[in-house]
Amino acid sequence: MTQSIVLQLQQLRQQLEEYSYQYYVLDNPSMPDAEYDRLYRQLQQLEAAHPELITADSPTQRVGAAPISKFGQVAHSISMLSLDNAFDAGEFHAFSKRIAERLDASAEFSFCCEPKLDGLAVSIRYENGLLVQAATRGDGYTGEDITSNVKTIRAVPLKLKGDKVPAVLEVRGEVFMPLAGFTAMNDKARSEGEKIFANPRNAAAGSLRQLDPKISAQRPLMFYAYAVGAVDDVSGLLDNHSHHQRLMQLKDWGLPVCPEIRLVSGGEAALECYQDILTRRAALAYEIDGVVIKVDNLTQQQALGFVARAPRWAIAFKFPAQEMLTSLLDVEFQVGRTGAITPVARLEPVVVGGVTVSNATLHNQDEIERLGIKIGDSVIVRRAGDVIPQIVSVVLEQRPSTAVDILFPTQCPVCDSAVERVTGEAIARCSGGLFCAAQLKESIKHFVSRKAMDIDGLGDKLVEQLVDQQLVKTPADIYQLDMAALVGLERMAEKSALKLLAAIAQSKTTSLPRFIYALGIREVGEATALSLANHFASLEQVQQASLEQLLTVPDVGTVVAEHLTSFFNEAHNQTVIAQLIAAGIHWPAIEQQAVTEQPFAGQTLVLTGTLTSMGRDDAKARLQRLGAKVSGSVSAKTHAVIAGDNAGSKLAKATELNVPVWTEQQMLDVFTQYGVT
Ligand SMILES: NC(=O)c1ccc[n+]([C@@H]2O[C@H](COP(=O)([O-])OP(=O)(O)OC[C@H]3O[C@@H](n4cnc5c(N)ncnc54)[C@H](O)[C@@H]3O)[C@@H](O)[C@H]2O)c1
Ligand SMILES: [Zn+2]
Repeated sequence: MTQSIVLQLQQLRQQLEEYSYQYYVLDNPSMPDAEYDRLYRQLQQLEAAHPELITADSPTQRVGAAPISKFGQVAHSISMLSLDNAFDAGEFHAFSKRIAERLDASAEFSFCCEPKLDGLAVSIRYENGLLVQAATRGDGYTGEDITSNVKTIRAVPLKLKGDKVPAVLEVRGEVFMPLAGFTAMNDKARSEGEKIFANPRNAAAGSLRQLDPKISAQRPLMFYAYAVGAVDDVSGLLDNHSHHQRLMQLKDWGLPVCPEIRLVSGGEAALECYQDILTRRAALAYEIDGVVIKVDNLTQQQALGFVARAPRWAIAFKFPAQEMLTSLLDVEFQVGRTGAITPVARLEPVVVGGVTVSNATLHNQDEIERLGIKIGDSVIVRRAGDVIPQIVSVVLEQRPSTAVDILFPTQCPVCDSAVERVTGEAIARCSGGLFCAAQLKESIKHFVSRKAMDIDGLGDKLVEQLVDQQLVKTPADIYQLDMAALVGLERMAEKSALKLLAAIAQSKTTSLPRFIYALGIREVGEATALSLANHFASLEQVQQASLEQLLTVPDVGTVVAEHLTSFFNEAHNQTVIAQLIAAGIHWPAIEQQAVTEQPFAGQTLVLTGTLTSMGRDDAKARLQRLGAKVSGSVSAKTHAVIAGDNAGSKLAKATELNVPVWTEQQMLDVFTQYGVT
C-alpha cells in the first residue's frame, strides 16, 4: 500500500518537475496550466494524507525554478513567493475562515483585489530613485539578472518621480504582453514562417529572458507593479499600514499600477469584485487568469506570515481555464461560399473558458503542418474571450500509436471537383465554381449581377429561394425556369414572373467579356475578362489557353492564370458552360479589328470627374478595349487625363505635371472612330 503511494508520489513529482522545467526554464510549456494545476492538487492531497512522505524538494514546497546560468544571478533579500490557489467560492471562504481564526479577528478584513496578470514576476530595485537592477523570481531566493532587458520596457521608469523617495525601493510586479501586441507579433511570425508563442504568458517570458536585450526591446512588453520588496526608508516615506496605500504611492512615484485594483471591505465584497472582473475579462487589454485577493492591513499580513511557498495573507482565486487538454477525434473539411476549404477539428468536448468546445478551426494546410498534428493526438485548446477556439499545440509525448495523418482532400467534399491551391496562397479552394453546391448562392448572385448577365428582377432573396428549393442547381438552370416553377415562389405574382422570364430571355444576348466575367472565376474582374476576350476573340480560345498563353495577356499574372486554368480544367465547369451555350446564350463575334487596332496600346489614362454620356465603368471598359491601361491616380507617366464635370484634384495634378487633358467629347470621338460603342 505505502509502496504504491511512494511510487505515485514519485511519478507525480517527476511529471510536475518536467513540466516546470519546460514552463519556467524553456518558456515553452507542453501542458495547459489547468492540467498542471490538476496534477499539483493531486500531489498536495496525497501529501496531506501522508505528511511523513513530504520531501523538501517536492514541487509543493518550492517556487518556480532555479535561475539558469546564462544570466547573472541576483539574491533576493526578501524572497519572492508564489500564491495559493482557490478554484471556487468555497475555497475562498475556507481561506477567509483560516485567516480569521489565526488572527482571532472578528471584524471584516479589508481586502485588496487585484487582477492576476498572466506574465512573469520581476523585482526592480531603485536606489535613490534610479533603476539599478532587475531580476526574475527564479526559485524565490535567487533570480536572473535581467536589468538590461527590463530597461527596454517603456512603462518602467528609469528614474522615479519626485525627490522624496526611499533610499532603496524594490518594486515587485508582473511583466506581461498585452493581447494586441501578442496577436500582432504572432501574426507577423506566422506570415514569416517563424515560431509562434502559444499564449501571452510564454511570449512575455520568452521575450524578457533574452540574452540580447535588443530582442526584448522589440517586443510589446508592459509592466504593472503590485508589491514592495526590500526597502531602506529611514525617513519613513513608505506607508506602513495599507498595501493598497503603498500601491498608490508607487503610482505617484511613476510606476504603472493596474487600474482595476480595488480596496474592498469583507469577503462578500471581494467575491463581488472577483465576479465583476471575471465578467469584464474578455474586454481587458491583457490576459489575466484570476483575481489575487490580499489582506490589506500590513500588520495583519505580518502576523499571518508565510508557509512553505506562499504567503498566508493572500489567495489567487482562479478563473475558468482558457486552455485545456483534449483529443482530436477527426478533421472535417468545410467548403465556404467562395470555395475556400477549411479544415475543422472535431474534438472530444471539453469546457474551456466556461464554454463547452467541440470544434476548432485548423485554418489551412500550413497550419496543420506547423502544428504537426495527427488524428488521435492530445491537443491543447485555447478559447480566450470571444475568439474562436484554436488548437495551440500537440502534446507529442501523449501521441497514441494509432494516430493517423490528416489528409487534405484533393477533391471537393461537396461537389467532387478538383481542389486547387494557387502559388503563394495558403487557402485551398474547390475549383468547381459553377457547379459546387457550397458556392452556388454566391456564384448565381454574381452570374446574374448587373455587370455580368444583368438579369433584372433576380435579386439576392430570390436567388436564395431558387437555390433552397433546388430549382436552380447550376447557373444553366436559370434558363430552364418557367412560369409553373416561378409562381410557386413566395411573393411572386404572375406579372413579376412574366417580367423575370423576359429578363432571363433578354440576357441571352450578351457580350463575350460579360460572359467571361459572369463565370465568376477568382480574380477575373471586368477588366481581365475584357482583356481575355480581346486577346483571344473567342470563348473556345480562352477555354483552351495554356498557362503560358494566358501569361501573355495584359493584366494576367501567375495567380490569375492559375485560377483560369484550374477553372477550365474542371470538367464540371465545362459541362455547365456547354449547357449555357445550349440554352441560347450568344454574343456578337469579336472583330479582328478590335483586337489589332488598339490606338492606346501601352498608354496609361486616368478618368476623373462625372461623365454625362456613360458611367465611369463603361468608359473604362471601352478605353481598355482600345488598349489603354486605366489607372486611378495621376503621375508623370500618365499619358492623358479625361476630365468630366467637376473634376478636382486629379485635374489639378495633371495641369501641374503637364499631362494632356481631354474632354469627354474628345473621348467619345475616339470611340466613334474605332467603333467601340
Ligand atoms: N503549464 C505548465 O506546464 C506549468 C508548469 C508550471 C507552472 N505552471 C503554472 O504556474 C502556476 C504556478 O506558478 P507560480 O508559482 O508562478 O504561481 P502563480 O502564477 O499561480 O501565482 C504567483 C504569481 O502570480 C503573479 N501575479 C500576477 N498578478 C499578481 C498580483 N496582483 N499580485 C501578486 N502576484 C501576482 C506573480 O508572478 C506571482 O509570482 C501553476 O498554477 C500553473 O498554472 C504551469
Ligand atoms: Zn466544390
